[in-house]
Amino acid sequence: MDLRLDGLSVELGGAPIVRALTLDVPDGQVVGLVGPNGSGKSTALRCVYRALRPDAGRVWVGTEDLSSLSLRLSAQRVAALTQESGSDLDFTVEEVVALGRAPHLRGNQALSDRERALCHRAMELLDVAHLARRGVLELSGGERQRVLVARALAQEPRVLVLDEPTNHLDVRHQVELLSLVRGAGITVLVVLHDLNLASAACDRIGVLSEGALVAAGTPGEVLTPALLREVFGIEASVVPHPLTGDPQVLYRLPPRPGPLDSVMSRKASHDDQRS
Ligand SMILES: Nc1ncnc2c1ncn2[C@@H]1O[C@H](COP(=O)(O)OP(=O)(O)OP(=O)(O)O)[C@@H](O)[C@H]1O
Repeated sequence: MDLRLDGLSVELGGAPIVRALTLDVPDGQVVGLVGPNGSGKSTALRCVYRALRPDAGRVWVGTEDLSSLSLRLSAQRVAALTQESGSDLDFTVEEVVALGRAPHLRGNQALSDRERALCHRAMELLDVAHLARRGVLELSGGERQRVLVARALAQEPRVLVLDEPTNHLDVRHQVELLSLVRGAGITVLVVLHDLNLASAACDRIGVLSEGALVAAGTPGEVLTPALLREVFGIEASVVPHPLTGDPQVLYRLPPRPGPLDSVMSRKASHDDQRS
């Protein structure tokens, strides 16, 4: 097992946010973490990239307990793309990608030729090489997101942790990013909201609800209408993708509620009745 979340529990503001979460990511596999807003996905990931110390439990990378490693060694093992990553970096694209090498360098050591080539390759893979000299703050949200993934790949981590990496990306770049991640041979734990992308990209999926793991397995085992109803509170059909067989979720909206003003007046009279 390459990455193991081993009984992680986190309390924040006196409330349990992650409850005894155990989840394995086998070597070279992509495991998705899905769940409703506020179910604790980002909090669990923060424990993996050591932005947060769990109240109980451990994170293992191979046979190493991450908390026993220096932050520098941890950063050689685990690269993360987070919701907060790089939002305030006043650097050029190539400088940001080169920062991925920081955990491997000492002091002001310059990049070797191999490292420079590696950074360039990462920029090419993420389709940002043409932006190398641009400042990251002047990029679009999606371009910046791709730069940050290039930085994470340049880090040559054993484990890659991604928190909603497809945020801001157009569909082409969503598909490209996930196929790249899947083909990179790295062990990946990824939070995704798009269940169909999760189904296509992940070997296994874990489902969090109110901080607890309520299901884990292959996409076919996990993505069922019953689970979607129970965990997400939605009615949906699940059908096999016509070409790949991956389960795909077809959402059904409830019947049209009517014009907005009638919805608002119905809500007002409902509120009146309750008060
Ligand atoms: N510092 C904090 N203090 C108190 N509560 C917090 C803190 N940080 C997060 N929370 C709460 O923990 C819960 C889980 O948050 P988290 O960001 O892990 O959820 P998530 O599943 O990633 O949600 P989303 O899908 O909306 O990104 C939320 O209810 C959030 O309000």
